[in-house]
Amino acid sequence: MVLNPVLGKLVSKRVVLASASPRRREILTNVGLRFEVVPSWFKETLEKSSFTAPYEYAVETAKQKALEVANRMHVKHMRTPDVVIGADTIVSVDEQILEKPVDKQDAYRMLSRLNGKEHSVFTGVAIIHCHSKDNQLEMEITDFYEETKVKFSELSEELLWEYIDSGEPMDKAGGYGIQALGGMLVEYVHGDFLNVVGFPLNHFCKKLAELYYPPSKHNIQHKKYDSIPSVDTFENLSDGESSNFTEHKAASKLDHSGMRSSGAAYTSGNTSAVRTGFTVPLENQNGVSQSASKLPSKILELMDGFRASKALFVASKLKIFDHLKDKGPAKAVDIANDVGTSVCGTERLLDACASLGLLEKTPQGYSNTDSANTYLTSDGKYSLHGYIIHSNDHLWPLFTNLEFAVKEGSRQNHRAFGKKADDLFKDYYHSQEVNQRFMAAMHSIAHLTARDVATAFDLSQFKSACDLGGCTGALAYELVQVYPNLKVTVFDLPEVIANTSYFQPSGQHTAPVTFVSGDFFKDNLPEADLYILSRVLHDWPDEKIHVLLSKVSAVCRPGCAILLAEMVLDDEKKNRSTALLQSLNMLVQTEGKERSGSEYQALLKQHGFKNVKIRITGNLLDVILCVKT
Ligand SMILES: Cc1cn([C@H]2C[C@H](O)[C@@H](COP(=O)(O)OP(=O)(O)OP(=O)(O)O)O2)c(=O)[nH]c1=O
Repeated sequence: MVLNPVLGKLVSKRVVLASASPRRREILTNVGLRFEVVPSWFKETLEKSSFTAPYEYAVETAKQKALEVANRMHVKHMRTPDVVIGADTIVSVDEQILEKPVDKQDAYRMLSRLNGKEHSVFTGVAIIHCHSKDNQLEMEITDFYEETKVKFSELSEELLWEYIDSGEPMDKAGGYGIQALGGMLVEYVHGDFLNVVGFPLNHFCKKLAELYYPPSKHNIQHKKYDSIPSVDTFENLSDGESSNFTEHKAASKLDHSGMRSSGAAYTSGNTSAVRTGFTVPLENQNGVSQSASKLPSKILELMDGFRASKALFVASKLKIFDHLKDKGPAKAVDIANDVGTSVCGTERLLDACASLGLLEKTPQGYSNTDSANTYLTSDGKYSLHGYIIHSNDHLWPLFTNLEFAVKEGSRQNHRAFGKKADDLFKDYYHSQEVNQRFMAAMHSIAHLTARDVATAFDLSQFKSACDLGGCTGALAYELVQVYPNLKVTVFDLPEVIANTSYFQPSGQHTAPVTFVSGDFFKDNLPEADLYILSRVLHDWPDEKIHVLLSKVSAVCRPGCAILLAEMVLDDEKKNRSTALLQSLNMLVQTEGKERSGSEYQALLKQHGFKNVKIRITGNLLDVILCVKT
């Protein structure tokens, strides 16, 4: 029996579940769906750093799993399936993607990261409708994702290991199974529980409803051009409505921009609204009905991007996240009074921040989300406050001149700040305030990336390191923690070294880090086994890099090494939008750029650094190591 008329649409079709997951099979069997299971052979090895958001990775993997099965079944002359369903579940914490653990240590690493915190579980789903025409396989792909927030209690080491020893974590994303023993670890779940178990059944049914029951003309005729026909429930749909998939399939192809836009799904907090993937009839000025394809959601999101950035910047500047850390939950009127802003403006800003997932809004008032507490308050270890203020005060004015930068091919400091600095960093050092702001920004990013940079390679063979342009010493302190036998010299301009004391960590690890002032283009470099250049080469054009690398090469003895930390672009420069946007960022303010792995290899090779190893860390900085032979 099929209770749901939407699933009833699949009864006469050959449906294939492209998944080996027993949980997915169970969820779909329980609602009466009849299907075959053909596990996908697609290896889950897509480059995570090439996706701007974790859910994009899950959706793409789900799609590739389903495509592999659809193609294989077609090629093998088995009867081509009508519908192939693929899914991929991932756990995301602190912008990192966790999949299934490879061993117990890996499970421990994952569970420790989730311990006491909220994380997101994303399941990406792809529904492929297949048609065989002249022995050619034609496919219509619909994809979407669902997000569920899960919070773990504070768990003891003993409990974690007991859970790992149960064997349950091994075949599950994030190393836990909420449906069994893992349920004991969980404090709360916001969103679809089945989504965590591996399949967002509710969203799947809504998506089928969109595909098989698109909005009737009557429903949409009165809507304005920019309205979004939505399917919020599927329960009241009946088989009596005349529609079927093939009549409407055209709309799930390309939108006007050429971006494939089928099945875009928006999930915010616990409520999800689904945008239809179908052609919406509209009336033009002459009252003649015409067709417009589905809203170009990606483009609309990009058009809004600057508003969202600015809302974050202003909330950070007003220190709203600091305020809520101490006093939340709080009402808009109280926050406005304390911060000294208008009530109506503050309320809108707070609502926008809540809708962006930066704040939580409850009847008690506004409070910080876990990630706002970690990253947006100004005093946390991983605070990005410094970089956000730098983005608002320095990068924003530069980016408003991007058009000139592109036309002229050069930086725009003179237009943004009314003066032309001969030297890139002179801009920062003309005032103590700007200098400290810049250092705080660099400190934020260095802190966030330091552990991944320090551990990308085993550096235990080196006894001394020199971090050229090491700024506040954030990476240096991380290195001496990871490698207790290492001594690190931070070498930077006198204006920087003069201000480093503010950023010193308290504790016993300060001794192996020393600060030396100098200009790495002009002065002698301190002696070391390992020379580090983190976010330095991207500031400069090739000619200047050659000056610097030849100096490093001259003092680098055989057996010594150079370590670069940069965003490494893929060789075709097409995949990693964070890095490609960073390259635009370098255009507006420097003479440098982001480079690909082979470009760095070529630069290093010219200075005797061969056998270059590159690690893509998944963090903001990747690492390149080369030992001099
Ligand atoms: C977080 C969580 C995940 N999981 C499971 C769901 C998925 O089966 C698995 C994530 O791995 P997936 O790669 O999504 O799926 P799979 O390898 O099991 O199957 P296939 O690749 O063939 O589709 O983790 C749970 O069962 N419970 C949980 O609480």
